[in-house]
Amino acid sequence: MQIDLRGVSFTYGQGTQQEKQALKQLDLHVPAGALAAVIGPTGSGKSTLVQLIGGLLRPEEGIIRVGETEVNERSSSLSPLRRHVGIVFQYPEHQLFADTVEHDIAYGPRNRGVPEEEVRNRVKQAMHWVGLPESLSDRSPFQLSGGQMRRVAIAGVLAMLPQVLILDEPTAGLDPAGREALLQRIDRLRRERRMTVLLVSHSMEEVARYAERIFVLHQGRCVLQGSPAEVFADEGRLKGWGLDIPEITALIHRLNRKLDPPLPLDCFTVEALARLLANRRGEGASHEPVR
Ligand SMILES: Nc1ncnc2c1ncn2[C@@H]1O[C@H](COP(=O)(O)OP(=O)(O)OP(=O)(O)O)[C@@H](O)[C@H]1O
Repeated sequence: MQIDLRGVSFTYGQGTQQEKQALKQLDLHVPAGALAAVIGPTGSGKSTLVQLIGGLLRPEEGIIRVGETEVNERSSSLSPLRRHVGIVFQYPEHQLFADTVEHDIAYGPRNRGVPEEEVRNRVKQAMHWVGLPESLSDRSPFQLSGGQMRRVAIAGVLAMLPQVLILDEPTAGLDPAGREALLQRIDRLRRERRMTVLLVSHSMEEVARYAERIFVLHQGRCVLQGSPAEVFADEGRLKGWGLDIPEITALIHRLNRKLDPPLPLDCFTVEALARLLANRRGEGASHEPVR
């Protein structure tokens, strides 16, 4: 399902002394089945955007479309959006509550009246998707490791079979191997289920590697968007908004001061960069030593 926002604004505490406009006339389009990322400094409006798309906040103006479902400031209910959109909030394991892993994952579908046999199938399926062995079904989620607890929480969202998945800092607090494993699984699942994924992250490495399109928010506006290579080419403006670029992109920018023709920027792993340089040497395009 596609996500489409046209001219969306949102203000907290409207008409009060604490009034704060968090989003201003935001346009954003994510095609069905794509993985897009939202980046931006603290307070730029990322969480507000997540809650608007997930049907937890009502837009003050503009239109939010998820698939064929459309809401605007006059919509009587936001729940149609909630049916399609699953949100994994930061540190989702803090919201675990049930006595067993199985009960926790089953809670959402059961609550929605999904027949019992289907609930059990969905729990199994969701555990498989996040890489949790079935043997953990009857364990208390609170006896698991931090990484496993997070997987239980994510499985609970996936068991609702969302067509759109929003991940708000999904890897915060995980070690590098855990971060990589989680994002790889989500990406694989997205391709299998043709799920649309919106990733909110402070890690430029993550968004560069996984997102097809990046939206940069600053003070409630989308100030830049494009492929990772396009967005991270604009190092100067990103720095001005207090945002970094991936380390590998910074290295390529430095190399490019010495290389002609320059290396392309759509290279986000050390392995890919090593391949690029090796090919370059093979082609004999540049033999300049890099110091
Ligand atoms: N409940 C609220 N009441 C009043 N103002 C709020 C509320 N929530 C957020 N804001 C304000 O709205 C603006 C956008 O906040 P938001 O949380 O969407 O930003 P963010 O990009 O997610 O920030 P962070 O990276 O710190 O999570 C900020 O100025 C923030 O102070």
